[in-house]
Amino acid sequence: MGFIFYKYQGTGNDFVMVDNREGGFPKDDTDFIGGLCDRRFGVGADGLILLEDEPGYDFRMVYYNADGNESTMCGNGGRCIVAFAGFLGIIKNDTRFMAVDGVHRATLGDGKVKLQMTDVDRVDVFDNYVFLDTGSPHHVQEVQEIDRFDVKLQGAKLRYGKYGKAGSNINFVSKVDDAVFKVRTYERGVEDETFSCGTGVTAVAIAMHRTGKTKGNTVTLQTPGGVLRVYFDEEGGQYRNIFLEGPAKKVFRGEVDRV
Ligand SMILES: N[C@@H](CCC[C@H](N)C(=O)O)C(=O)O
Repeated sequence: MGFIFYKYQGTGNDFVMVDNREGGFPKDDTDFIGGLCDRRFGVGADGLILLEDEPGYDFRMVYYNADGNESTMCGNGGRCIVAFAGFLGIIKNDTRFMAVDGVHRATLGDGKVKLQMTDVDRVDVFDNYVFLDTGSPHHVQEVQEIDRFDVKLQGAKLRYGKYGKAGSNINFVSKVDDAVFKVRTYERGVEDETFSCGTGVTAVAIAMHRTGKTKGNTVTLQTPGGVLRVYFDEEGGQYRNIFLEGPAKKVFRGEVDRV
C-alpha cells in the first residue's frame, strides 16, 4: 500500500503530515511510523501527524513522536496541521479542531498560525525548576551560557532520572530581557534536542511569569529554529487564553510505499 505525505515545519520542529480522512493509515504500526521519522532510513521528522475527520469540528489531530508512539499535545505540530488544513481547503482563516488534550481554536494568515493552547491551572515551582503541563509535561530550568549548554546530555539525565517511565520534556532557558527568553528543549519521544517545541516555549513563558522573571502577558521565545510568541491572561495563578504564535510552512510532498 502506498500513500501521499507532506512534510511541514514550524520553527524547525518538523513533521510528516498525512491526510487520513479516508482511513487506511497503519495507526498501530509503531515500527513503520518510527521508520518514517528516522533521519537516515526514512523521511526524517520529529513526529508524524494524522489529519482525520471529527464530527462537530473541522478535523482531528493525531500526534506521534519520532519513536512511533502516539503522544500528548504538540504545539508546533498543532500550528502545522492548521496550515495543512488550510492547504487542503478544509478551513480558511480560522478553525476549531480536536486534539488529544481537547478543543483548540486557531487563526491562519501571512504564513503564521496563532493556536490556542489548553488552560493551565497548576504550576509547580521548586528551588531550581518549574514543572507544568501545557498539553504535554514540561520541566523548565534556567541555565547560564545556554548556547554552550549540553542539552542532550543534561536533558536525558533529567528525563530518565527524574520523571520515571512516563518521562517529561526538558526545557533550558536564559533571560535575554524582560519579555524575551532563549529556550532549548530536549523532547521526550525524540530523545534529543529539537530545534523548537511549542508546548515547551508555552511552558517557559508561563513559568517565567509565575516566578516573576517577566511581568507582561506577551513573551517572545528565541529557539534554535526561530522565534515564537506566547500570549496569556493570568488570574489567581491560573492561566487562560493562552496562544502560541509563529510560522508554519509546507516543505515538500512525497509518496511512500509500505512494504
Ligand atoms: N514538539 C512538541 C511536543 C511534542 C510532544 C512531546 N515530544 C511529548 O511527547 O511530550 C511541541 O511542539 O509541543
